[in-house]
Amino acid sequence: MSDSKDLSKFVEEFADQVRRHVSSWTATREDSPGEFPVDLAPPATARVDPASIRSAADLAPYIDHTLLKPEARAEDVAKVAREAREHGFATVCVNSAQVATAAKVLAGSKTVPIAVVGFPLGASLSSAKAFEAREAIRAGAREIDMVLNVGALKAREHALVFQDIRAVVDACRPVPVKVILETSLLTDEEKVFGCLLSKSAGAAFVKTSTGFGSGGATVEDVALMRLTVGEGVGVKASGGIRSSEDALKMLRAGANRLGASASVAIVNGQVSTAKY
Ligand SMILES: O=C[C@H](O)COP(=O)(O)O
Repeated sequence: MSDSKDLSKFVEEFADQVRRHVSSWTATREDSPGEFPVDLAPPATARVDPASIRSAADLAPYIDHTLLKPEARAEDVAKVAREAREHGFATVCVNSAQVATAAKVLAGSKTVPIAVVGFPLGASLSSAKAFEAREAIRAGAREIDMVLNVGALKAREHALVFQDIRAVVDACRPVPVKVILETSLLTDEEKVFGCLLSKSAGAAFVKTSTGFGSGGATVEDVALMRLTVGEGVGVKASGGIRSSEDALKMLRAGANRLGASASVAIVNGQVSTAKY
């Protein structure tokens, strides 16, 4: 589905279908502010002008510096948080149990801690994802990256996918939620549905990958996701971004946030040799 006219038609048709799926649900919900007294500016969602990136270091404000390895120790998280402060990354992205450690190091800095939820499979209960998100926010997370219910998306159980995302969005409000699609497991049609459902459910961003799946971010997927969500929702490219060249390609394709564990190499103009 590379032709953008075909895609626009596809999006139009399926947007209607998605709206029908979700209208009964949204009718019963209120977009009330959440219980967390967080003073947050809404994150930028529109695409980045690649001409504004004049050096590798200019990429830093668009990068979520990420450490999600199961073997990461508190001292590893603290190190990543110190690196993020030093380089001026947008955020530090860690597992929910490690947010407090990151938050401590980041106190008083512009870089904020963020947490993944339902990670990496997306297959846990919506209530568990919502609880995890709420607790992560209590521990200091200022954005939440959730994995959607991939199996339900592939089974075209769109109401279920919507409700799963909405449960987390409601639990987090006003903290922004990014929805990880795990694009390497999806057809183009499923990617478009994932984006439309995320947007309808109030997600601030759609995000390509966990970094733990069978593939990471691709230029084609990022372009498809940006075309689908428009400018009012952000697009985060993540998984396998290892150099400033990779990063720039993603921004050119329409990403406005990048998730990477190789962030320091990226902003230093080096290429990380870490395998995907
Ligand atoms: O959410 C972000 C990804 O986990 C980062 O993946 P990466 O280690 O391939 O950069």
